[in-house]
Amino acid sequence: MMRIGIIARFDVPEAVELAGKVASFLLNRGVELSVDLKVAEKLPELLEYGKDIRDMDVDMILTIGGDGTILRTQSLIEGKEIPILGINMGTVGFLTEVDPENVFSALEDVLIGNYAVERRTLLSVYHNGELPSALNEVVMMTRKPAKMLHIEISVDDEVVEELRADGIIIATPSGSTAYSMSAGGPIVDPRVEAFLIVPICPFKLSARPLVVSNKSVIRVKLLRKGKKAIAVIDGQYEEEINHMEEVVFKKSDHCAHFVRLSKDFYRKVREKLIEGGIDSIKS
Ligand SMILES: NC(=O)c1ccc[n+]([C@@H]2O[C@H](COP(=O)([O-])OP(=O)(O)OC[C@H]3O[C@@H](n4cnc5c(N)ncnc54)[C@H](O)[C@@H]3O)[C@@H](O)[C@H]2O)c1
Ligand SMILES: Nc1ncnc2c1ncn2[C@@H]1O[C@H](COP(=O)(O)OP(=O)(O)OP(=O)(O)O)[C@@H](O)[C@H]1O
Repeated sequence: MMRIGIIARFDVPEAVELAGKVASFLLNRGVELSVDLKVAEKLPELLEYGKDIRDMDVDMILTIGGDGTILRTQSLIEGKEIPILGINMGTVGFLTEVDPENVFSALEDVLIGNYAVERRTLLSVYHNGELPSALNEVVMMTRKPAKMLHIEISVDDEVVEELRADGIIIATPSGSTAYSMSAGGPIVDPRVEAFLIVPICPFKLSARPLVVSNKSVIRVKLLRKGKKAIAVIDGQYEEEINHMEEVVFKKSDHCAHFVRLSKDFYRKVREKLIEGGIDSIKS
């Protein structure tokens, strides 16, 4: 019997409503169900299936929300390597796979095993011990807006650059279509074994985005003249970085896993970033 978890934007009524419909569909198909406690609390008929996301022991997780819901879910299941099927109830949903109107035909495919699982590289982050891994990126920036960081960037213990900037982004190929892209970084095919180092508004004409091997160890150090900074992981977790402290980045031993039914990467880039853009973003 297939075991499936359901996680949704519990603060969005439409997402909670769809979670209820998906849950009853799956129960009728004999699926062993777990439902995020925060969602189950909104749907009394599902209370008996309520479970903390961290305790879910399932073969697949359905997320009902946007990219942030996926990013938050991935950070909570880190290391378990549970495939995620993203159902888009967000504004962009670049990481999602299914639109709400196609959810039940997609679940029919899932229940007969008609899907693939795509592995995505995660970025491990170390600062006074290991922090949550990143699926998209880690952004280091000043805690105070409109101030500059003074940082030193090293790759495999070789100093690459010293610069002053609003911040620095260390991104995975998955995150190359997110903040990194907005900061001028390249879009990187998720199959490329690379990481991106992208400065945010560098105060240095020659500073450019860098593509490095994902087998490298990247170090970013706050120099003595720097300000207090924060490191933000996938927009979900933040940590304060103090003067002369260093944040170390390298490829994680774990991967994120995504259920893929049909959409390919370049079709998403066209639909959501080129043809789509702000006009197509749902209000
Ligand atoms: N200027 C920017 O482009 C900017 C600024 C801050 C954060 N972000 C991104 O937001 C992410 C957090 O997402 P959220 O939904 O919690 O924050 P959010 O609600 O602020 O949305 C950020 C936007 O980035 C999009 N996004 C997230 N991951 C993406 C990806 N891998 N490819 C393409 N688009 C993606 C989301 O769909 C959303 O529209 C961060 O990981 C960062 O990449 C982007
Ligand atoms: N299940 C959840 N519980 C609490 N907070 C959540 C949950 N899912 C998402 N969030 C928060 O809401 C924010 C936005 O969520 P999400 O990205 O899913 O919606 P969106 O921004 O409308 O969609 P998109 O990211 O596709 O544009 C996320 O950054 C995350 O911090």
